[in-house]
Amino acid sequence: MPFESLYPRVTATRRMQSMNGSWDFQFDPESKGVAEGWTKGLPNPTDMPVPASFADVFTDKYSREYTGDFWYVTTLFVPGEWKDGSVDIRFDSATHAATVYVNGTEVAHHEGGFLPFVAHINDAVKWNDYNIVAVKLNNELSWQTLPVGETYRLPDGTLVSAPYFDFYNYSGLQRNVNLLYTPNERIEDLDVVHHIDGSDAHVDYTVATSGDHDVEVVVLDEDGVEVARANGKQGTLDIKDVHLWNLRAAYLYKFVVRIKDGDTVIDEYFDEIGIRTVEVKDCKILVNGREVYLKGFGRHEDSNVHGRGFDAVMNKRDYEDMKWIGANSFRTSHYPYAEEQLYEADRDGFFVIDEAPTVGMFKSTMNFLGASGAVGNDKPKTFFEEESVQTETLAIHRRTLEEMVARDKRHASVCAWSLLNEPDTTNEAAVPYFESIFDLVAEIDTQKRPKTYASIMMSPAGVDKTHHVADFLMLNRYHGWYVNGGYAISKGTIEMKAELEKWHELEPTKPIMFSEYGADTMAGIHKLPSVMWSEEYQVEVMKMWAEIFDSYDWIVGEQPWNLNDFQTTEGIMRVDGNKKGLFTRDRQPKMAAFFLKDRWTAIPDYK
Ligand SMILES: CCCN1C[C@@H](O)[C@H](O)[C@@H](C(=O)O)C1
Repeated sequence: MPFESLYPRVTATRRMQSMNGSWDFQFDPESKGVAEGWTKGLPNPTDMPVPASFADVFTDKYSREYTGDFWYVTTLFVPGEWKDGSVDIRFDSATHAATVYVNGTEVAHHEGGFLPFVAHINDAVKWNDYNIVAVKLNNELSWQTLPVGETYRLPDGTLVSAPYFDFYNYSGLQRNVNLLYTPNERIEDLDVVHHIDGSDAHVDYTVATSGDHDVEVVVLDEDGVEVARANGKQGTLDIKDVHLWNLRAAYLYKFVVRIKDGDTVIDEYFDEIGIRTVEVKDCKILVNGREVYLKGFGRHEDSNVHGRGFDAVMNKRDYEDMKWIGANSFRTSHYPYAEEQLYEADRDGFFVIDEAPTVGMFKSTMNFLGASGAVGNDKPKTFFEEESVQTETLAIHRRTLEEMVARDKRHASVCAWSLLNEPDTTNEAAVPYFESIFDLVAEIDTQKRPKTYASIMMSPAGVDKTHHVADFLMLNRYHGWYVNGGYAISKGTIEMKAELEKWHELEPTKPIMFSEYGADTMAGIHKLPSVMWSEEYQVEVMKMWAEIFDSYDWIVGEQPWNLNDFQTTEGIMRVDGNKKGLFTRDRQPKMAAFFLKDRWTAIPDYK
C-alpha cells in the first residue's frame, strides 16, 4: 500500500506519463460489461474528459443522475524500455469503487472514492505497443460505503442514489491518472517526525524500500543548499538554525531519498516537507509551541460543470479567496481532498483538518427532505447499533484511515485529523467503534497529530457519548438557521452559550472550535430589515457567532459553512445546491465575506 501513497514524481530514476484526456465512456445499467467483453472496448461509447465528474456534462436527467456500473476505456502505449522496471497506473481517485483491466486481464480493484491506488501492469501489457485500459466503476451508496447512503429503485427499475449527506454524489475518474515507471528496487514510503530543539530541529525518519540496498537522505533548504544528511533506512536528521513552517508563513525543505549501490543511484524520490510540531495543551492548539487561532472554512471540492473533478484553476482561486479574507485554515469536509490541495496548503501555510470520507453515519434525511427521498428511517436502529456497521463498515473505515494517513502524513499543513463528520454519537453503541478508529490513528500517525470528529447539533453536550476520544472538540451548530433563525436569533446565542459552558464543564482541558455554522444566502437578495436568505441576514448570523466566539478564551477556531456555494441532491431545502457559501459557486464574495475579512485580518494567526 505505501507505494500508492507516494505522490507521483519524475526524478533521475522515475518516469511519469499523464493519462488525463478524453476516454471512452459508457453506462452499464445491467452490469453486463464484463460478460460482454467491455474490458477490451465499449460497444457504444461517448467521450468523457478525465479528470471530471460525469454528471454535469450531460443534458439529460438519466445520464446526470445515473447510478450503478459505468466504464472508462482508453488506449495506452507502454514504452518497451520500461520493461526492466515496475510499470503502474496510479489513479489519484476513482469514485466510489473501481476494477481495472489491461488487455482484458483484471489488474486492480479498489473501494473508496477519495484516495489513490495503483494497478501494477507489467504482467498484462504488450511492451512497446498499444494496450487497452478499461476501468469499471460503481457509484452506489450503502451503509458499507464511505460516504454512507442508500440506493433504491424507481418502479421502472432505475437505480437512484439516496445520500445521507448534503453534497451531490458526483462520481467518475475525478482526479489525475498517471502511468508510472519506477525501478524494481524502489522507495515505497517516507515517514518523518519533527522535534524542535531551540533554534535547531531533529527529524526522525524512516524509509521503506522494496530491496536491501542502503539508503541516504539529504535535506536541502529553499535555496538548494544541503543542510543535513544521513545514511540508513532509519535515523535522525539534525538541522541547525531551522526555518520552521508556520501558519501563513510556510517554509519547505526538500527531502531527497536515494537507494544506492556504491555511487550508483538505484532509485531517487523527493518530497517537500515543512518542519513543525502540533499539539493540544491546556485548552489550546499549539503549532511550534505557540497558540494558534484558526480562521477558515469548511469546503467542498466542487465547481460548475466539473462537479468534483479536479480543477487546478478553481483550487487556486479558492486559496486566493481564503488569503484575501484572512483565513489560515480549512477542513477537508467531508472527504480527503486531492494531494495538490495539500501541497498548496503546505506552500501557503494553511492549518488543515484532514477529514475522512465518513459522513452520513446518522439515520437522517440528509439534505433535509432531499428529493432522493426520506432515507434511513426504515432502519430499526441507530446507525452504530447495526451489526453490519460494527463489522463491515468498521473494517472499511479502518482501511480508509490507514490509506488517508499513509498518503497525507508528511504534509506540514495536515495538522489534525477529523475521523468522522456528524456521526450519531447519541448511543453507547458508538463508543467501541470510535475507540477502535481513534486508537488506530493514534498508533499509525507517528507525528501524533490531534484527532477529533465533527459534532452534530442533534448530539449536544450531555447527550454525546464519545467526546472522551477527541483531543479537541469540533462543533457543527446552526443556531440562526436550522434552529432559532430569523427574529429568534438572539435565543440562539443564549442556547449556544449554555451548551458551550456544559461542554467546558465536561472537558475542561480541551479546546473547542466551530467547524460549521452559517445561513443559506442567495447572492443578490437584499432586505432591510434583514430576512433569512438575504445577504444582510448572513452578516447578522456571522456577527452573532463572532460575539459567542469572543466570549470564551478556550474557543480556538471558527470555520463557517461553507467557503463556496456548492451542489447537493435536489430537494425542497436546496435551491440548485447549498447556498451557505461566503462566496458564490463562481467564487465571488457575498456581503458577509467583507465582514469576515474585517474581523479576521484583525485577529492574529498566533495569539
Ligand atoms: C446537521 C447539519 C450538518 N451540516 C452538514 C453539512 O454537510 C451540510 O451541508 C450543512 C448544511 O445543511 O448546510 C449541515
